[in-house]
Amino acid sequence: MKPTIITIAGPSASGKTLFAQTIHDELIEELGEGGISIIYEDAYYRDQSHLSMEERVETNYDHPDAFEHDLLTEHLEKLTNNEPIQSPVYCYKTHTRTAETNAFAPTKIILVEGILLLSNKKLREQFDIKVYMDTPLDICLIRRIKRDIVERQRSVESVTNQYLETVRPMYHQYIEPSKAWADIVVTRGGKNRMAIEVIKAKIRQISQLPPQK
Ligand SMILES: Nc1ncnc2c1ncn2[C@@H]1O[C@H](COP(=O)(O)OP(=O)(O)O)[C@@H](O)[C@H]1O
Ligand SMILES: O=c1ccn([C@@H]2O[C@H](COP(=O)(O)O)[C@@H](O)[C@H]2O)c(=O)[nH]1
Repeated sequence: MKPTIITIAGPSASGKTLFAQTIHDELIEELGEGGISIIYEDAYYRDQSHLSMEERVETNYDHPDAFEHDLLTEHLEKLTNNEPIQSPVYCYKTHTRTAETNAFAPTKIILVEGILLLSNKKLREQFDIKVYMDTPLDICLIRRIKRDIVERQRSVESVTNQYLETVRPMYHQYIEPSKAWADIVVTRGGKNRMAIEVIKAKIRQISQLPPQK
């Protein structure tokens, strides 16, 4: 059976990871091994090992050119043909790829999450279901400050400077317009229980599992 690819796109800190992880964790037992997995667009940030740290800090990480979308397209094509891939591993602290790769086997359901997935035509054509997380940008900023300080070793100043310089302008230029391609728009963030249940019910139907009572 050909895998079903579900994309979860939307602004940084809108709740994409939490949403995808919750769906994955709540279905993994029912779907079993080979049932469901997650691919992160962030893993496909370009390798910057040839640049100095000062140069890496200057990169616009919210522009489509920051990603190797062609490699992600190629990998999704392979997975669709039930072939395994070696996914890159990205480090937010060093702003580049690590030496390792992750072996990734095709699963029946593949969730792909990231900020610019709906802005790329070739990627869009590979998605069977397109979800957009429409969390207000001020809420995203508050959540990003809290998350990046704890999880990505950032300061309030670095997060807010980056927000003004690239995150907000690129949101208006690329991310918000890409919402028009979505099949389902989710409000409020990664804890929207009804939205989680709707996607889970669709996945159960695709996977031919009995609907939950
Ligand atoms: N509905 C919500 N209520 C409270 N916190 C949330 C909600 N959705 C997401 N978060 C939190 O906001 C932060 C950013 O969410 P995350 O899933 O990492 O966003 P993204 O993957 O879109 O960048 C995380 O700390 C997450 O736990
Ligand atoms: O080296 C990096 C790479 C990315 N970023 C920021 O990450 C977000 C995308 O990740 P989310 O998990 O969706 O928040 C993007 O807005 C980049 O600005 C970074 O700061 N440094």
